[in-house]
Amino acid sequence: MTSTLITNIGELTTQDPERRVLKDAAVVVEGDRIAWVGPTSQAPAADAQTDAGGRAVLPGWVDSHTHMVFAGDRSAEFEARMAGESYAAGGINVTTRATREATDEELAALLRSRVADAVAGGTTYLETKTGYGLDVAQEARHARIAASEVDAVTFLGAHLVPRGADPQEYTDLVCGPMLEAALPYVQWADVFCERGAFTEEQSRQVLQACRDAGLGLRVHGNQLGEGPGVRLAVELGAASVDHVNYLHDDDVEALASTWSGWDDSSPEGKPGTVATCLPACDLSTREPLAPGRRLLDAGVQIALASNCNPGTSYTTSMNFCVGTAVLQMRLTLDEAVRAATMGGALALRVQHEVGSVEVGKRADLHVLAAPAAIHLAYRPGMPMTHAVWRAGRQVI
Ligand SMILES: N=CN[C@@H](CCC(=O)O)C(=O)O
Ligand SMILES: [Zn+2]
Repeated sequence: MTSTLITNIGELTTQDPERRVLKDAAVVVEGDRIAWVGPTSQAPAADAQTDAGGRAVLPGWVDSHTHMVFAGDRSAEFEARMAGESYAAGGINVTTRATREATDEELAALLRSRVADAVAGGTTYLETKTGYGLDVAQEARHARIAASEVDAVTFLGAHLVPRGADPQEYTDLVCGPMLEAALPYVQWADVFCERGAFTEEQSRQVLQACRDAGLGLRVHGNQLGEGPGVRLAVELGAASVDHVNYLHDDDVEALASTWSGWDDSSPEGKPGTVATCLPACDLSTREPLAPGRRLLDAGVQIALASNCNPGTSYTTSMNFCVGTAVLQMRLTLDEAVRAATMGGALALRVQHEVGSVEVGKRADLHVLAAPAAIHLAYRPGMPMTHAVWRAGRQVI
């Protein structure tokens, strides 16, 4: 197995609880794994060597929430929103129509180019969802296409009741034939539990059926108003509840209670329900930014994700999400970077595989075009990704 020594790292954010940030550091990559981490002065020899030039290095971003299997354009809807319209779930129908018309090859090419954009911005582990198919054949097709391009796939047949369908009949379809058809391609299930989408009862029915089929659970909840999403996610032991813009104190307490036995400094044991904040979406929908500060202060583990989709967040830029979290959500740089790496890994239950630069983990590295990670917020919008290593290979 070939090894490469990366030396002269000005600032290395490891996320290893023992030594979170190292100055003048080095990393050895062997095959697809991290083999050694420490000071440059003590670095071992390797087959090859590369100089990071004093730049900052982070774990690759873990983007735990995207909807990237889609065709079509909703820029007019966005423009109307910027002129004062509010976001409504019904826009999903527009994308569903366009996506159903795209061939397998077209959809796969669109997805591949979005994944390539994400990787070019430092993302090395990616989740994506179905949810623009909304019938049995289309949901299975989107799941199959997604499975060949991303690391984790979520079944979101319960994204919207398609126009003209009876809500209960559609929910039964999601829990039966649609789930069965998508199952070979997915690890996760999700439901849009919100006014205009699925009620608490329908959401519970979907999540229970998916759990019985062996899928891990996540929930879109509390995006457009307070509601049952967070409660349901906690009740059913979901790995994450995403959006979380409108939270009652009881919701924050319920989320915190899922983390009460979990020790951040020795992150073993079963993680609780991660609250995933989606700042690019909040800006695009003009919703209040998710209360990341309040959640962290209460002891909740949070993730930051792009929520790349054509309706509410047409970006894969995790650099932008992290910068915004620092500038607007009052997270420290360290907290924001952690949420976009370990936070995402916890939300996808891959915290032992990715999300930090530690010996034995997948060698996913993001070399910034800056000497320190704070430049992500200090110089917002500037091109900050210098190089990316994914599973031990330099891909950018
Ligand atoms: N909120 C639900 N689903 C997506 C938006 C889908 C759309 O409008 O196309 C989201 O996460 O924001
Ligand atoms: Zn979403």
